[in-house]
Amino acid sequence: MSQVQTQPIFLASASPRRRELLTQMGIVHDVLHVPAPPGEDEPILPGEHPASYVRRTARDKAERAVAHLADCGLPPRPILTADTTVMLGSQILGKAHTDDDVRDALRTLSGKEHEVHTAIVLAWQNRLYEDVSITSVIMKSLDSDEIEWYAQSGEGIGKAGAYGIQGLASAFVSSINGSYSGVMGLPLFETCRLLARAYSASG
Ligand SMILES: Cc1cn([C@H]2C[C@H](O)[C@@H](COP(=O)(O)OP(=O)(O)OP(=O)(O)O)O2)c(=O)[nH]c1=O
Repeated sequence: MSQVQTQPIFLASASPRRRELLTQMGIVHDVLHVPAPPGEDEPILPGEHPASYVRRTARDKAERAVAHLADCGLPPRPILTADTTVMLGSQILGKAHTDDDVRDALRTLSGKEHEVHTAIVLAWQNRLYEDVSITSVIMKSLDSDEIEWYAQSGEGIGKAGAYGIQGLASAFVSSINGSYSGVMGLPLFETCRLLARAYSASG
């Protein structure tokens, strides 16, 4: 990445996976901590299509991060945000907050193919550069012991769709078609392409 990166970027994310993935690609960055907005976490708007939801949420995060940077009086830098959403047909499976959420989500995903959408946004010089990675994931049929074992591991909490492909749930995923890093939360190919696009547009 160093061939296109001209300055450290800000990653406006609380996700440790996103930090790890950026570091893995050698993208020099600092984490920007943006206070969460009041109210429900990442609400779905009435009638909003799942594929639009993930883009809008990533864009909202970017807009809040830009405003926060300005409020802090820090000099501008490119800011990267992302949102990962698991979709089963037209149903959005949100983040799991409790062990019961994990059990419910795994029962829903068991034996089926679903999609993981990760939208990324780079805010730079009054523009938002955007992309989305879509990956199909097939999960094997899970029995109640497997669901219980996973729920009790605690790994599904805080994750879209209530599982992390990078951990114990790798034993449940029989195949993916798309981007592994996208499922984890930050599609690396698309992120590098977005940075290159933003830098070339800004000269
Ligand atoms: C499907 C899947 C999701 N996830 C995670 C990635 C994201 O962190 C999380 C989805 O929540 P997001 O709302 O995308 O991100 P976040 O709230 O964790 O972080 P922030 O908004 O501050 O950037 O689910 C995995 O780690 N592995 C997986 O296999």
